[in-house]
Amino acid sequence: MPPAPKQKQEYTLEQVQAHNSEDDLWIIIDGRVYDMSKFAQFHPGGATVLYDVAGQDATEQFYGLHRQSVLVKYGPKYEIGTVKGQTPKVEFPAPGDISKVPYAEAGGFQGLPSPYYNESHHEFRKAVRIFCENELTKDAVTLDDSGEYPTDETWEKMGRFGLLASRIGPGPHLNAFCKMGGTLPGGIKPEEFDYFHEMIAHEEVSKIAVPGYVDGLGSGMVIGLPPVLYFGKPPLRDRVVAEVLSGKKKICLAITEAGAGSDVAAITTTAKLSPDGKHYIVNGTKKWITNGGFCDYFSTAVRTGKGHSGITMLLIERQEGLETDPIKTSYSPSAGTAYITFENVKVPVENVLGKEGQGFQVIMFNFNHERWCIVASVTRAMRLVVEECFKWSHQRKVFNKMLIEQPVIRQKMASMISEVESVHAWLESITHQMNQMDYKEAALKLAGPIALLKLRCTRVAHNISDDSCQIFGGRAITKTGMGRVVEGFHRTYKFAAILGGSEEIMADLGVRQAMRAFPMNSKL
Ligand code: HEM
Repeated sequence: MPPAPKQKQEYTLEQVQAHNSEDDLWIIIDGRVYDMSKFAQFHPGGATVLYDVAGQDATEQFYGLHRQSVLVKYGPKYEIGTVKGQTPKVEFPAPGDISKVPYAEAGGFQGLPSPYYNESHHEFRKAVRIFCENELTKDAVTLDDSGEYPTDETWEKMGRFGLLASRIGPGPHLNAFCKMGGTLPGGIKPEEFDYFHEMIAHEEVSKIAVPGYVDGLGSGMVIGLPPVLYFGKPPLRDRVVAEVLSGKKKICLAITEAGAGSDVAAITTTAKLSPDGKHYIVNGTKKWITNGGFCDYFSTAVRTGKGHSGITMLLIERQEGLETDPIKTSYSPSAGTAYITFENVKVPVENVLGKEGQGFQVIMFNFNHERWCIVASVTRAMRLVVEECFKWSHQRKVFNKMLIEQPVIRQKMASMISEVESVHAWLESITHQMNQMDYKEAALKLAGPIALLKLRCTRVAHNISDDSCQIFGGRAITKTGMGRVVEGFHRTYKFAAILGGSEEIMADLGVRQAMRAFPMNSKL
């Protein structure tokens, strides 16, 4: 939130200049006067730097060293008025505002014509952005630092607002959700909702830019609920989908094991039918399960036989015999990344998702959506990094010039902008194609393009991380302050290059899918 406009006193420059001692210390930042006399001793940057600018205009020094959020937090407490004849120039965006920094938003949202977005997408983005800024962003850094999970209250808020439902995409479940009293952000009707709305929901959550905590806000649900939605038996499906979309229960996807990642067929967790044929008894382990630490439900891949056709998907409820232990990753523990052990866990046969032995198809079917979601989130994160670099290179003075005045920095900016724009344009194009197909057709026809898009996206993320770190220097490796966003991106972008299918698997899958469609009668 920008500081509330102050109806405080006006001071002449001479009056401010008179307060220039250690115990009577005023400064000017962007036409506003701050009394720093009491704060100086507690200033995290030390008192002496403030003594050096006592009674003076310190706008340039301030913006060279602090994020605007510092003024939002402390400004109202120390601001005592404005300077006569000066009007504050620096803008404090209001919640939901679209950035004016070039390339900080998709062109379609910065006034350029776009074939993809209509009024409802603009309304939807604004509503989701305001919700994220007001309800999710303010505690994100603190909770991420302390490693806490998002609270039950936060989940229920996301449920009531329709954010959880929006992140599962278009489909009949939205009607069911709204019939039960749920609403979608921006007053969007279920029948209007398309994959661009869903894409926007992922983008806005990603823009919170606190990677571990943001993952804790439902990345597990985004990939764990679709198998239930598309393959669960109606009574189970309807109950679980309603509980999850309202934020009352949490779900995640449990496939990976210590010895089985991209090679899904190598999983060893077993499910054996009980003698009365009513239950499966599950034994084994799962590793790197996003949100696993706090979930109630686990969409789990188990082995019911040999080979590919011996894999089955089961919905398992948290119960005795199912333990989750935190795994220390480069993310914050807020993501709830877990190691899971199953010891004689009893699962009703009704909880099979799809049919016994068809787990591999369920997993593959689900992967396209997961990969597309990853691309939407990472591309938004990259766009934010571009915005951070653009702002920083205008704020930071080096060799008596703005950083952006150095040709080498402009080269890096050009490279970053063009790479992000190209990935985003392909993402929009694929999203448009998804809107024209049903889930099954999209799974078939877009598996290859989505795999190649994910590969391109995470390769670009590698370059963005590298360039932005060089632009931010020491701040890029500092968790707090100016480089906070760049540091978070740099520390965590590799997750996307590994999760949901590694870059190497994506490359191979993309080309092999294209080979299937290759006309063998086509010759040079
Ligand atoms: C309203 C006035 C100010 C407030 C509320 C304030 C507050 C803060 C806070 C909270 C931090 C640590 C936050 C962070 O990590 O970004 C900080 C750091 C710092 N501040 Fe200030 N500050 C003010 C003005 C100034 C001015 C005018 C100067 C210099 C003339 C200054 C110099 C510094 C320095 C050098 C650091 C350390 C930066 C770093 O570690 O990179 N501050 N300040």
